[in-house]
Amino acid sequence: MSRTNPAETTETTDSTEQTDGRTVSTTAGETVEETRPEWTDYDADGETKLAVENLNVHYGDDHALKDVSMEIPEQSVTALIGPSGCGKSTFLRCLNRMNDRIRGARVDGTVELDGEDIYQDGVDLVELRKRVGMVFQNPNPFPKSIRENISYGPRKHGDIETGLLARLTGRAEPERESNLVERSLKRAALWEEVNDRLEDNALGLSGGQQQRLCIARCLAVGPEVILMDEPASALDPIATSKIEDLIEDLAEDYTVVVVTHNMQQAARVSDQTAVFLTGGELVEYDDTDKIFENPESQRVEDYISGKFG
Ligand SMILES: Nc1ncnc2c1ncn2[C@@H]1O[C@H](COP(=O)(O)OP(=O)(O)OP(=O)(O)O)[C@@H](O)[C@H]1O
Repeated sequence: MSRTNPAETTETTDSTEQTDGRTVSTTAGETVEETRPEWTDYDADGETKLAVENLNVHYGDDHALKDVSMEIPEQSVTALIGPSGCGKSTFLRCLNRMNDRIRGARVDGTVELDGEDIYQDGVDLVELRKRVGMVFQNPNPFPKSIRENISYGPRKHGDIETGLLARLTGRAEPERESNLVERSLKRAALWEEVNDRLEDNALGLSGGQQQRLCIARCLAVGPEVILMDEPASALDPIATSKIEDLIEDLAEDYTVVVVTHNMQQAARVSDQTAVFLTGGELVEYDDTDKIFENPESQRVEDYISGKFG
């Protein structure tokens, strides 16, 4: 996998900028060298699942993400770390166009999923979000039974028929539904804990169980990529450890991208780590071991050693 990052030229209106990799002088309207830090030119092992090129996000006048380019390899865990407000969640939401839902948000640049730009006209957002699922910080199961939490998505997408109409018309597929529920809960390491109470309300589960249920719900629609925004930050250490084990396990089959504030967690679970710093800039992207043991950027070293952030 490779991304060519020559000294492309862009128009800019900023004054002098200092980045980690390159110092560039820019004058309003002048054509100048691209300011992308060289330490983001990371060539991961494996096939590229998501390729992000020159991604910029504005919320009104606020420039939340600045010219971010990176490639995310398939079947691996990519961690996004950085101080509060640096744009991690914004970046994550760009990967399945969740920012489209935010009024005033403007996204420029390209995001390719298996080589297809997800921002081009005519992309089916429902289909995209099936392929690129999302798990949020606070577990948010539906106030329904454990079983229904899993079957709701596939039923809505027409992948299985289980509703009242299907039952009345004899089209119901109870066996397929049961298999899907069991398979999804097993894959999310929850089956053993809930298989004798599938009709119970999901809100009666512990926080950690609810989060694994949300992961099972995401898996039930057959995603290829799973985006996780601080999936364990609301959980106790034991529940957190189960989620971390699950993340590592899921990477055998899925491409996982996880935002975390917890640097130890990023170091434990991820294969590669992207460090964003204040101002919405991707400062360094590399193998997780390299980022934590020997980062190239002084700013990343300072952040990781707790000097700021
Ligand atoms: N819906 C929104 N409307 C307006 N501005 C937003 C919105 N979401 C994020 N922002 C702004 O964009 C910038 C980046 O926010 P974002 O939530 O992506 O950062 P973050 O690194 O994920 O932060 P945290 O770690 O605190 O969750 C911030 O200045 C934030 O205020």
